[in-house]
Amino acid sequence: MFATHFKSALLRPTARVFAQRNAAAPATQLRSFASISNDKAGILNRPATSNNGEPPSLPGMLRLQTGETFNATSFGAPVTGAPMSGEIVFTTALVGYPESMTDPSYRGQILVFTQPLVGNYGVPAPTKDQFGLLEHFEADGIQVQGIIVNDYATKYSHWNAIESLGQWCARYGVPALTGVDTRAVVTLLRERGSTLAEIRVGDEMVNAEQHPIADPNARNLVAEGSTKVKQTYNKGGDVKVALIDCGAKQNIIRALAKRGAEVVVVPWNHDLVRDPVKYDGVFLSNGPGNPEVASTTALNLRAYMDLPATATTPIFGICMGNQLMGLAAGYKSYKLKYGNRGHNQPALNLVTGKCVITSQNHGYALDDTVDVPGWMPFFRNANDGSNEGIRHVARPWSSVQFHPEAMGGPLDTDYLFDDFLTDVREYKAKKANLNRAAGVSFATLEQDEKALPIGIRVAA
Ligand SMILES: NC(=O)CC[C@H](N)C(=O)O
Repeated sequence: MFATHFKSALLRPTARVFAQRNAAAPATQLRSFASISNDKAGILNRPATSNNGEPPSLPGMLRLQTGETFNATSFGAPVTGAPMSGEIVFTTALVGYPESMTDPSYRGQILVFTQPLVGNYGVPAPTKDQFGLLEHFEADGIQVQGIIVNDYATKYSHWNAIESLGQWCARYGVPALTGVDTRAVVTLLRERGSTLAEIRVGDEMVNAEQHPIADPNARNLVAEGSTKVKQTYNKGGDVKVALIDCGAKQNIIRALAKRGAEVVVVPWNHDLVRDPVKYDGVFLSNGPGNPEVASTTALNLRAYMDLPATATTPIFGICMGNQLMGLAAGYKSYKLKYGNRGHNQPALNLVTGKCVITSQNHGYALDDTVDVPGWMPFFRNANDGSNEGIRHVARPWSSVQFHPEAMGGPLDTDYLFDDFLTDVREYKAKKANLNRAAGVSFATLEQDEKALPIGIRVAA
């Protein structure tokens, strides 16, 4: 089962109500009924199926830093003034381009889709849910530098599509190339490993001189993608979770908020130790680039974990969150040859021996071949053997390299959010009970919690 907007089209209750109420209404009225306050571009009333108003089809070229070039046709933003460069990566996901392209973890990257036909279901409207989170996108605006496809679908059709993939790319100034032999590109990347590349659009640019390509991973992409100020979602939730935003996907915030938690999103370099707010749990988000560049987050986390008063607060992390948890614990990170990106990556739970199918998007990993006292590997990738998570042996601290929130991808590991929040609620109740008993100090609480079994439970 995939958490794409295909699925939400079938299952979302609002979609069903919407369809019932408007059974006899023409298509354009349906979209205006769904009208959204933030329809600034007036895109809702465009026809649902169209190839009119597409950006111009211009000659384009993909150039890898290793020298190979691929002639193509541009169907996105006509960026004829300068090449658009980035680290070129590929995803094997079959669906979910609106979600992937807005995932902040893809910042600085040119994304190649191995699925040949892309664009056939268009792009949905930026509707928001009851928490004010985007329903079909993972952040405001497109986050990838550019996209490469083999066969762009010039006609699209979907009940909630409001524009084509090409039009959407053009609105955000993002170049897109079609007609590329993506199998050849992926073969090169798999043999040589990750490389830099650029997209060139227009005759002049295609023939322009070549320059070295700057590596986006040298920048602090986490700082670029993170919120600058605290933001609260689901205010008044029964437990308060600090979400350290390294470039968080909207669906991670929603996964916590819809389970009842108040989510306080804080910047990547937020000092939790000095924060006067006392949180019942801490969550480390996904994020772009090299985790070592965000070492401030890992150092802040280490200080928080070392503090007696907070040493038993449940902590959980996803993807970049796993890498930062690992750095805080004492593991080292390294760059994978070409990363794991797709919706069918098998991860073996090392506690239960069960294999789960996971959504992934990462280029770095933790080296768990060197033991770190007090910690153990949690999951392992059944394809390449790379680390897929770590956990503390006694405290409720763990993290996973894959994406339990999916969007898109399989929902096998959604239960990890339930487990985290069960820990958070137990911790909060225990803290309250102990604090009510006269003379019980935080030190006693810590002693007591050390005896607890490991916080994270496994699926039945
Ligand atoms: N999705 C993520 O959080 C990615 C983490 C990190 N940027 C990597 O590529 O490994």
